[in-house]
Amino acid sequence: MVTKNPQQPEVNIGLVGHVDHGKTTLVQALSGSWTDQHSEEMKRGISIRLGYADATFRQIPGVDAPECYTVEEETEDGTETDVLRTVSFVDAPGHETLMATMLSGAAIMDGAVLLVSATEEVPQAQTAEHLMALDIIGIENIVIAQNKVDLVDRERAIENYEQIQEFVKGTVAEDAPIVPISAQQEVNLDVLIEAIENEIPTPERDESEDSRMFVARSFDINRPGTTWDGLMGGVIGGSVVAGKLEDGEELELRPGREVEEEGQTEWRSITTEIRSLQAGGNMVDEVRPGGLCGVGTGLDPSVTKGDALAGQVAGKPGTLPPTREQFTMDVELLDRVVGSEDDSVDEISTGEPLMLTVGTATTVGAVTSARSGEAEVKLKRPVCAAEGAKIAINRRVGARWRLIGIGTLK
Ligand SMILES: Nc1nc2c(ncn2[C@@H]2O[C@H](COP(=O)(O)OP(=O)(O)OP(=O)(O)O)[C@@H](O)[C@H]2O)c(=O)[nH]1
Repeated sequence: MVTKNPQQPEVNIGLVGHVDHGKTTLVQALSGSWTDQHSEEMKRGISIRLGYADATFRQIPGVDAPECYTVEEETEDGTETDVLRTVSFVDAPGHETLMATMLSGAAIMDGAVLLVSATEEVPQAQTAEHLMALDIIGIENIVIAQNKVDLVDRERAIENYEQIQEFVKGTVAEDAPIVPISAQQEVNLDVLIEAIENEIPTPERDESEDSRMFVARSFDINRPGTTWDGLMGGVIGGSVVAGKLEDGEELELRPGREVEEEGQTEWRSITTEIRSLQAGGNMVDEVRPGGLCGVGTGLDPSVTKGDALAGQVAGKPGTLPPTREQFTMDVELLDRVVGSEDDSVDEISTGEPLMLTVGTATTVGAVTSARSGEAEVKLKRPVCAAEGAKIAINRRVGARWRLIGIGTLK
């Protein structure tokens, strides 16, 4: 088993699917390194926040596919293995009330593994909802893992396999390979890795692009379990999605924070410097897209405490998209509310509250004007987003927020 990964991952692969279908078990089987945060969550049974784990896929010389793919560490006698690549798994919660967390995870996924349990009818509610989310956010490189095949007989496994084929017809996952596995018994994981290698390539990255980091977490340096040699400031965690961050550089965060002056409140971006960088479990000089990174800043820890900066965007000062307290978006509604049989989606109406996910930010907005195919919203908390950004639109249906469509920022 891979325990500590010395390399920065080059690609983020989302693990999505219905609750209890085995995402956490699979990611554990594929890697050994977990954040402290995650083990806490596992104890509680659900992943409240996104979990990350890195795995290194190695190729053993002289062995043909699919056996050549393995997540074993080099043997003690030093048998040589070639690293295929290092990937980071983003474990998105399957619990229905945590859809917003799944959606903010989707903002940093380069591809996804959709987990489906062979022991249940297909599709379960979040299987359908997560697949729809991948579709609208534009994640096209997908592998389907048919998990828990150790719990069913051959006949049931085939029947379930056919249900999956039927379910993905006409969706973004129509041509995705379906790999039967047992995450718990570690059966067929080599074939799954091979499918991931074939279907989810590392996207081309342009290092000269303006740097962008989506902030998913922020904390104070005194958080137990974090070791930041000599660092005094607050820490932000998340993913670089474009360009690269370098130690010592200046960094701007938007929307920043709300300041009050003479009775008026206003959002002002925050500027700081990068004092240390962590990726793949190591201190590094620079971070490129792929995996989760931690950035030690010069900020007062009270500013970063308790995920206060989660959902913000960081980059070189002066290059970030604008902060928006309101915006107009083109709206494309789904035909029906995902996961329910008969709820058709009504047009968006003026005055109604919507929950919007833009990048890793989730905010509630009130619709100030709605026309067919377009809506104008005023946000409770502003977001930093560029024109053309994709927005996941959720409406309150009964007791929870349901995904009803996709917006494009105008
Ligand atoms: N028999 C068997 N059990 C499995 C397999 N994969 C997962 N399980 C079990 O299924 C249960 C749920 O697995 P998890 O990995 O926690 O599911 P999850 O998808 O991560 O759930 P959330 O993170 O809460 O969305 C656990 O009890 C696992 O031990 C498998 O391949 N075979």
